[in-house]
Amino acid sequence: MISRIDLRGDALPEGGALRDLLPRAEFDVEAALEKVRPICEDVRHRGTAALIDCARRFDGVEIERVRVPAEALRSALDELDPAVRAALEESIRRARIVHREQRRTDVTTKVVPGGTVTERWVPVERVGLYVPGGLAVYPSSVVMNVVPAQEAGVTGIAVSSPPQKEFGGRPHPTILAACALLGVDEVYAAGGAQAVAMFAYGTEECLPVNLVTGPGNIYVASAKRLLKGRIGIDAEAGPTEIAVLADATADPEHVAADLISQAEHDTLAAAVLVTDSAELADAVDAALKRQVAATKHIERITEALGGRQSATVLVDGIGEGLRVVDAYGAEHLEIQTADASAVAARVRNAGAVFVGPWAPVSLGDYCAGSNHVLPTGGCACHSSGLSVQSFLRGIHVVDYSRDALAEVAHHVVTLAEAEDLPAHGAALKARFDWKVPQSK
Ligand SMILES: NC(=O)c1ccc[n+]([C@@H]2O[C@H](COP(=O)([O-])OP(=O)(O)OC[C@H]3O[C@@H](n4cnc5c(N)ncnc54)[C@H](O)[C@@H]3O)[C@@H](O)[C@H]2O)c1
Ligand SMILES: N[C@H](CO)Cc1c[nH]c[nH+]1
Ligand SMILES: [Zn+2]
Repeated sequence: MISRIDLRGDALPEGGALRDLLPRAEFDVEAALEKVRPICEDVRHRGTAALIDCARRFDGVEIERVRVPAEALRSALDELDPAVRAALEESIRRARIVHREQRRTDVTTKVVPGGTVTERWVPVERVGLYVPGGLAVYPSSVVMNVVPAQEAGVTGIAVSSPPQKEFGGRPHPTILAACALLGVDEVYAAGGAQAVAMFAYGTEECLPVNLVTGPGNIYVASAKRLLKGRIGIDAEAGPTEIAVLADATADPEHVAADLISQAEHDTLAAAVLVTDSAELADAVDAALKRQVAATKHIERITEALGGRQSATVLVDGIGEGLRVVDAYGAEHLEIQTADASAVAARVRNAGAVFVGPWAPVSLGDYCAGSNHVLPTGGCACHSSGLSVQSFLRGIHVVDYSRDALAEVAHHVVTLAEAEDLPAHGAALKARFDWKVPQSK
């Protein structure tokens, strides 16, 4: 069901060479670019008409308008199952506690007497939040997108999620209800790459945004990569990944359940076990066979676990295991070892780390308070999960007096001349009768 890569015996290679030995999907964000480019161009030129065609082609539904009316949001909330509402409210409450604390405060640094630099944190004006809704529906992703945006102080929040055939071409009612619960009233029925293009270029119904965040399948992640620059993005938060670093003390039933839980998302989802215990690997294989047979989405999970992106990696020890998981840079990394906290503290690359037997990824997906929108495809080596910070820009405000400028002017002129950019120096000289003030 899940293949094995045996890295025991020899010394592990460095950096990129080690990464090349590890599992990764065959159809990746780069490969999907050629598929999403024409979709995005179509939306750019034909706006709503292109979105209506995409809904027919990719979601199998006829829609007349893309914007969801306010009344549909209100009635979705009125009709929401009370148990789901209570769970969403708890998820929101915990996410708020964590994200509120992330808000940075402005910092003013006195560089010299009369010279200060302030880093002022300003929220992005208008954001487009993507909420997946293809193979599964994700009201939890409404929470994970909207809460940090609101805590950052963003005022223009728009949400988009695929139109659902069973619900008259609107996003799933639980998604609409979650939006209403959070006070979001601008919601669109568009999915995949076309939704990212709608946010980037704008249409007759939707004004363009400055930043697009949120998780999605390979087409969503690829469109974010394609349109980055025109819009800001959070990270490439594509098909889900779980890596588990485990030793012989781990419970194979827990490890198998957690691997399956994330393989459930997508046939392209990745599940990777890294262990120094061949006995644990065998026991997890047996548990996988049993548990997969009893779960609902057997076909999707079997394809994900059997794909090139998933594997069990055998290593000589937990030190080597740490090198492997760092080279892999998983979206989610569980540490199921003796002294899990100490091992977790040594991890360098992961979207989120889950420590010990009582912190499964599913907890983080819904109710830990952490964010579940996390970098995939190795992007955890350079990008972070969604946070309040994702929605803020730091603006440097430079404030110098005449004396403070005079004191440093000769250095500025020297550097400008060294760079063969004398007009830069002249901009200072102009303020001092075209002379370079002498330092005191
Ligand atoms: N990394 C994260 O933070 C994170 C979090 C949650 C979910 N996810 C991932 O989000 C994804 C959700 O995927 P999903 O499919 O259920 O929903 P989705 O909303 O991401 O994708 C559905 C859309 O994909 C488009 N699409 C489908 N097939 C296409 C094709 N052949 N060509 C072009 N476009 C096509 C359709 O427009 C459809 O509306 C999963 O991969 C899951 O693992 C990631
Ligand atoms: N594991 C997904 C990626 O972090 C998030 C999610 C939402 N619902 C269930 N799971
Ligand atoms: Zn999940």
